[in-house]
Amino acid sequence: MIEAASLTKRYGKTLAVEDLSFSVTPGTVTGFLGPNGAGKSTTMRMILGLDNPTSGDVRIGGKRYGELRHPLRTVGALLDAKWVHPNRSARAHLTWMARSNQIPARRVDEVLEAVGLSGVANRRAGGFSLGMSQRLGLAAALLGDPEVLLFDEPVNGLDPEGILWIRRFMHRLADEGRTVFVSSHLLSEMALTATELVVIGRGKLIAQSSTDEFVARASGETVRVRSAAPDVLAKALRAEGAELTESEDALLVSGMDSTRIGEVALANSVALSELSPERGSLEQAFMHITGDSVEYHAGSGPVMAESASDIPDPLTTAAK
Ligand SMILES: Nc1ncnc2c1ncn2[C@@H]1O[C@H](COP(=O)(O)OP(=O)(O)OP(=O)(O)O)[C@@H](O)[C@H]1O
Repeated sequence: MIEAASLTKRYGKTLAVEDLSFSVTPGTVTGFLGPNGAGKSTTMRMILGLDNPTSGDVRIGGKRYGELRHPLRTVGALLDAKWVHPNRSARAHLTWMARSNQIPARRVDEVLEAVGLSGVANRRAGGFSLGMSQRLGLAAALLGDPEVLLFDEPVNGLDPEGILWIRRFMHRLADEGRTVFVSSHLLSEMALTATELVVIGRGKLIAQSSTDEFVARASGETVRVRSAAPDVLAKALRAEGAELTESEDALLVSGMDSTRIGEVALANSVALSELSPERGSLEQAFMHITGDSVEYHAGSGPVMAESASDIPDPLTTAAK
């Protein structure tokens, strides 16, 4: 559990984070969403005690970071995957971290296995690709088997396979009951990764809600309907107050949910061949809610379909 209360950070004239309150609960992936410069990294640094708030505070399991007896066993973080000493092997890096944090050495092999790096454990980390470096960073975050995990822009620069792997990894960690807090400016990616969202713009809270609610509130829901008698159905739906747009072979209905549309169709003896709610994108939601209060430009990252099922999931061997 992470709880921020009126968290504020000022750098000279810049108010990077302003009166920010939110909570992040265990067992879900919570996305920390906002455009570049919104204050995400600053907030993450304050959670981890790397920066002091100007006012307000943030607690992990009820304690400030500085009060934690075994910080790495409580919270693991991936802020910058490239901070590893380039000449150290992945195993040497993790062994050094484990030793300096009183973590048993056997844990090193467990986390290497969990992130799928066992086969390259003795290679120089300096020669790792970005995807491998990210996995090593995740292994380091998991070393203390922490309940709380923080990831700052973990998919930046990754290829589609790497993005999918990270997404699955996070879901798995949340399914294990951990608190997973992940920042991103890639809204389409967050829509697939996070079930809860904390959305900020210019250092201030814009929304805290489920991803579904956030999108529904901002964009409303459209339902795609196909039938053999579209004219009859369209007339009946309009009579019941729905708004309709026609698209090729289907009707796009807004202002009425799919249950009600089904009832109207039945009452008019129209058989339906499709009745599918279409959710607005997170990009639309964000733009709609923030208006021009933030300078936001949608990220160019691809939205991955869950199609690369042939990618191995090393988490099946994850400890805990
Ligand atoms: N050490 C610092 N000194 C001065 N200003 C800073 C410092 N760190 C961050 N800022 C400013 O605070 C604001 C928030 O920055 P922050 O890096 O937290 O945003 P962000 O949401 O993480 O963005 P990005 O995704 O680009 O990293 C920005 O205006 C930034 O320039």
